[in-house]
Amino acid sequence: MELELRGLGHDFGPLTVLDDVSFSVRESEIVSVIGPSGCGKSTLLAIAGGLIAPSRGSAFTVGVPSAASLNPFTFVFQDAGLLPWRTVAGNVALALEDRLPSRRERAEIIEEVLERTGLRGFAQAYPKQLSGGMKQRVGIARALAARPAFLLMDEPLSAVDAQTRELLMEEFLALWLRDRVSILYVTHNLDEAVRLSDRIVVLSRRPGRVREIIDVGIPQAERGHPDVASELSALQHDIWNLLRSEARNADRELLSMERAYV
Ligand SMILES: Nc1ncnc2c1ncn2[C@@H]1O[C@H](COP(=O)(O)OP(=O)(O)OP(=O)(O)O)[C@@H](O)[C@H]1O
Repeated sequence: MELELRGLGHDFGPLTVLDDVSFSVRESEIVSVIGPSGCGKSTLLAIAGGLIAPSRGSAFTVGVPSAASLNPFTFVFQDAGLLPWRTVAGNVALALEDRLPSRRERAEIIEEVLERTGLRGFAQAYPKQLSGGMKQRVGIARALAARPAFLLMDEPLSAVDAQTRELLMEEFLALWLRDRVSILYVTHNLDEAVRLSDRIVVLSRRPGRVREIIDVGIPQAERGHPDVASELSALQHDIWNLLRSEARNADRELLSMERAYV
């Protein structure tokens, strides 16, 4: 299944946040969206997942999700949003309860995703007993349980510390290399963008317009290899050069808006 975004524009009242954004996410591709604060990245994701209707243009899919998919568009947010009164297994079950009546099938899927996300020994733990990284693993396990055709991820690693982020990136790539689910991935973090993505969509400051679409061109399986590290950091540097002035102006704009409210 592919996702096509054509000429997307969006206004919140008088505020135009996106303007003429077009790109696609092809089958089994990871596409990151990066851009200055407030340029409309989360709004774009919400439009892609059908949560918000765009003011202009369209977002549509080409092809049909696999019959096994219980929720073709599944979101993963910065905060895993776990229910504190449910165990890890109970939280993953949430993705299945309305969609899969068979208790036995649900138990099988839960066991499988917990195994794949390194959470097997934690099925009966409660969220308060878990670290931030483990909670985010549960969020990812819950998303995968629904066998999505598309994962829509909004800064999923931004709330964890640097070491955990590194580990989660490696684990996440290993999971993706097995499943190859299509992913639209919003991030502020250039390292995540170059390590994970097939392509990176760089947006301008608000209203977000496509400044450039960058093809990373190195297979994900090789991204952790020391030989490609310098190539990836050069790419990161190029993207930062594209973003620097936009980010500075966006920050000034946010600051002046904040002052106007004080
Ligand atoms: N429901 C809403 N109503 C009014 N304005 C909104 C709404 N949602 C977002 N905005 C505004 O639209 C702009 C874009 O927001 P959005 O969250 O999409 O940007 P972003 O690029 O994801 O931001 P950040 O990088 O800071 O997370 C911001 O100025 C925000 O304040």
